[in-house]
Amino acid sequence: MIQIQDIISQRRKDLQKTMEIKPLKDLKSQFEDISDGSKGFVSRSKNPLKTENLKTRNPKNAEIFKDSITHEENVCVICEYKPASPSMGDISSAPIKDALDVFGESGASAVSILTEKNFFKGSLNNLKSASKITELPLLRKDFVLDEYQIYEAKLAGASAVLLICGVYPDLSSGINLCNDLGIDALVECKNRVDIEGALKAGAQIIGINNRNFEDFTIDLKKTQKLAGYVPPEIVLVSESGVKTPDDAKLLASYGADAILIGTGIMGENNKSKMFEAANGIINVLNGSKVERTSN
Ligand SMILES: O=C(O)c1ccccc1NCC(=O)[C@H](O)[C@H](O)COP(=O)(O)O
Repeated sequence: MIQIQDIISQRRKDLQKTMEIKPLKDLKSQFEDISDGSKGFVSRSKNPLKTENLKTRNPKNAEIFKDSITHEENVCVICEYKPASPSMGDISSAPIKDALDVFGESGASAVSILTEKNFFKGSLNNLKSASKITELPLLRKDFVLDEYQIYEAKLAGASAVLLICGVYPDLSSGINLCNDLGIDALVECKNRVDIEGALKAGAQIIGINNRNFEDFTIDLKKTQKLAGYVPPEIVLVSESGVKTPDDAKLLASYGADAILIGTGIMGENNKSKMFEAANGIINVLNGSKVERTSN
């Protein structure tokens, strides 16, 4: 079985190669070159940055992902473009345009784009393409190990980036950088200690992954166990393992604000079945929001 540490080591090697070809200082100056002050860009930083891409995509970048997955009555859905995974192997050969059509038409609130190439068959190019095709806010989903990947995400058109507790080396500085760049951080936690650390580091969006990274098994009750540690003003995203509308309803009943779904939609073998799967889940979540009870 593939081990999570092997995935992360491989990711580190790939990142080192990328950084040798284009060092961090080049990415930073790419930002500076295209930044002309604050016109058309709202950042939480004193030194706002923007890209042409983002300027046309959305003038107000700060918290657009967070806002898009927060609704008073409905639990929102983040659909993931997921060609393959370590636990399933190949999942889908659907072109990104087809998947984005389905996600948009079925009422997704945001889209997650996997950018890891060896185990998920993802790419940064998919993220760049998606940012030109859809208006939905985009999450860069990857094993983010360095600030380099946060800059990359922003330049590629992402509105949010995944930071995994215990994988990103310094959560606090990662979240601060996200704030400076006007990008949201979805901070993924596996237990109570992770959640407490993430909150201390300033996380505004907490993800609970129902997939165990040791053996890749799914336990939707993980969201139930941990939801009460996420304060009501923080956005809670329950990730992984949703296959049916009933699974989604269960996660909603535990107090999730949003649900992230990959295989349950991408595993369908044509566009209309993908639509049925996505739409069925999204419809059942209308009016399903419940108040989270604190532990
Ligand atoms: O999906 C995997 O097999 C996997 C294995 C090891 C680490 C991460 C993994 N997936 C990343 C994700 O978090 C999921 O792609 C995402 O939550 C969607 O999950 P699903 O709906 O179960 O496809």
